Amino acid sequence: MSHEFPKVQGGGSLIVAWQVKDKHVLVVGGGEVAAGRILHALNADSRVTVVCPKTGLNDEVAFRVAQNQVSHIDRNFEPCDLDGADMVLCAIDDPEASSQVWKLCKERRIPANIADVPPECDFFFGSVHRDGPLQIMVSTNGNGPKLASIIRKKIANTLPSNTGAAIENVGRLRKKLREVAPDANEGPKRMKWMSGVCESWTLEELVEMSERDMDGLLKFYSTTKVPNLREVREDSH
Ligand SMILES: C[C@@]1(CC(=O)O)c2cc3[nH]c(cc4nc(cc5[nH]c(cc(n2)[C@H]1CCC(=O)O)[C@@](C)(CC(=O)O)[C@@H]5CCC(=O)O)C(CC(=O)O)=C4CCC(=O)O)c(CCC(=O)O)c3CC(=O)O
Ligand SMILES: NC(=O)C1=CN([C@@H]2O[C@H](COP(=O)(O)OP(=O)(O)OC[C@H]3O[C@@H](n4cnc5c(N)ncnc54)[C@H](O)[C@@H]3O)[C@@H](O)[C@H]2O)C=CC1
Repeated sequence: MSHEFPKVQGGGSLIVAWQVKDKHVLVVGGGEVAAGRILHALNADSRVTVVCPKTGLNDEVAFRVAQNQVSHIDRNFEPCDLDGADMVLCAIDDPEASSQVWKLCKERRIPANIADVPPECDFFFGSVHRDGPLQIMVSTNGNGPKLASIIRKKIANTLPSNTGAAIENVGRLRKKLREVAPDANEGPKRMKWMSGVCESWTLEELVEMSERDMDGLLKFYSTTKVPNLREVREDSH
């Protein structure tokens, strides 16, 4: 029997979608690498503070400071900057200061990423494709960051341009389904029907699906039938 189970392949990372909404992310440094970290952190709805002398800010970081998208501390890093931080992203060109940031983070058990120093990272960044609610991250686990970027672009090019919109509609449909069938005991039935819709509808149909189509489609749920878009529209005429 055991040979049917997936084989363990050690040496990977635990790839998860870490929820940092409203958490405090401290970014140390304000150069090009910091600018990338800041965008990732803002895209995840976290509260970002950048500590870096004003003269060191690149155009993008200076723009986000001016727009109040991030808070700014205009000086070099001080240990007190870690107070209240839930995560630290360090991207500075000073290896000694970097190591100090890492040590302090470990004393305080704050998850941290020190750019350029893989052994001083609780997690690595990856190359990310974003389309609405869809995020695809490619990691080469430290072996080839540039290659990660090339592979990410290859993957993104295979996807239809409206994938994000299809996913948004599926999210709406799932929410409506739980309103129509809120019973906790119906979990398996709900999930089976929802999987059926995702399997039988094309991405294009999911993009086209209006609120009215969703309501029409949901009428079939009690019968467990999964109609196609044409049947839904004919039924509601
Ligand atoms: C371990 C890791 C830790 C971390 O930073 O989290 C790390 C470490 C290092 N990167 C270095 C170099 C470069 N990094 C990039 C670019 C990216 N680096 C990213 C992630 C990671 N970089 C993590 C592993 C990710 C993985 O393996 O999959 C990406 C994916 C995400 C992001 O940073 O947001 C982003 C691409 C985003 C995109 O384009 O989509 C480029 C290319 C460029 O700048 O265009 C180069 C030069 C070319 C090259 O080396 O490939 C060096 C210096 C090596 C040296 O001195 O020679 C180290 C240190 C070391 O390797 O020891
Ligand atoms: N993805 C990755 O892992 C990559 C990492 N790197 C590395 O990341 C680091 C940063 O790269 P860049 O952004 O290009 O450098 P940069 O030189 O553009 O920026 C460095 C920033 O750090 C600030 N700084 C320096 N000491 C500081 C301190 N003690 N406290 C606060 N701010 C401080 C400077 O004012 C400046 O804003 C470098 O070590 C670089 O080698 C570079 C490319 C890719």
